[in-house]
Amino acid sequence: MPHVEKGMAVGLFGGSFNPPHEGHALVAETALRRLGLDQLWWMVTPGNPLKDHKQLAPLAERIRMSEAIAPGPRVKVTAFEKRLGQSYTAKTLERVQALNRGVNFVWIMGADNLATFHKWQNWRKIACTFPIAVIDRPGSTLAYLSSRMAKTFDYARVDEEDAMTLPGRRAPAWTFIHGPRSALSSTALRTRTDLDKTIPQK
Ligand SMILES: Nc1ncnc2c1ncn2[C@@H]1O[C@H](COP(=O)(O)OP(=O)(O)OP(=O)(O)O)[C@@H](O)[C@H]1O
Ligand SMILES: O=C(O)c1ccc[n+]([C@@H]2O[C@H](COP(=O)([O-])O)[C@@H](O)[C@H]2O)c1
Repeated sequence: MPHVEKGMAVGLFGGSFNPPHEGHALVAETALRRLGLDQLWWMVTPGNPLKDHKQLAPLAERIRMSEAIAPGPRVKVTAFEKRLGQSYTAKTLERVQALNRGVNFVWIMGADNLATFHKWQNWRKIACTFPIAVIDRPGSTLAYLSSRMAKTFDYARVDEEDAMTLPGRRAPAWTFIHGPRSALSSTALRTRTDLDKTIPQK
């Protein structure tokens, strides 16, 4: 795990990053700025437990590409979940909390993940471990109205104007952050690469 000091505000941005893209960089920049973070851990997962891994590029390649795209020195690309030997977020957050007492962590995810969050292992526990910042994403802007997570933890929703206070809050606490958006997705990039391979080269 990257080095942190007590009292720091640190964002945890987990992802497949298969491949990473400018939409991810925009999420990282938005979170750093709007939450007033000292650091953001760009956590490359060994494999999302809910996703098919057939198309998943090797971890080393996803790390290398993430390092090339991660915006600025406050962003730390890491794959420590691999060393923990698992990829369930609830367990990862438990370890992060146990090893870094006094650090103010925030879990960061795109709005598409808010819609399916209730399918994650121990999702209620995740929401009660660290505050959560949900970053808007085209196609998922209204997820905060209908998702099970948003309904269950409606009482813990923090006004977006107070996003800066999120790292210092006790979980459960979450906010939905609007801002500049990117329509990029790894799926679209993979599809484009596959298409390129089928077009005969001159
Ligand atoms: N364009 C985007 N805008 C906002 N959040 C995003 C965007 N792209 C990815 N994210 C968020 O970044 C995190 C990592 O996403 P991931 O690596 O799965 O990329 P993806 O583009 O969603 O991939 P895929 O298309 O393969 O599902 C997730 O929390 C996801 O919600
Ligand atoms: O713990 C789970 O059950 C779980 C289910 C789905 C996704 N996650 C995590 O959520 C993060 C975002 O995943 P992804 O594939 O949308 O980039 C990544 O860190 C995954 O390991 C975790």
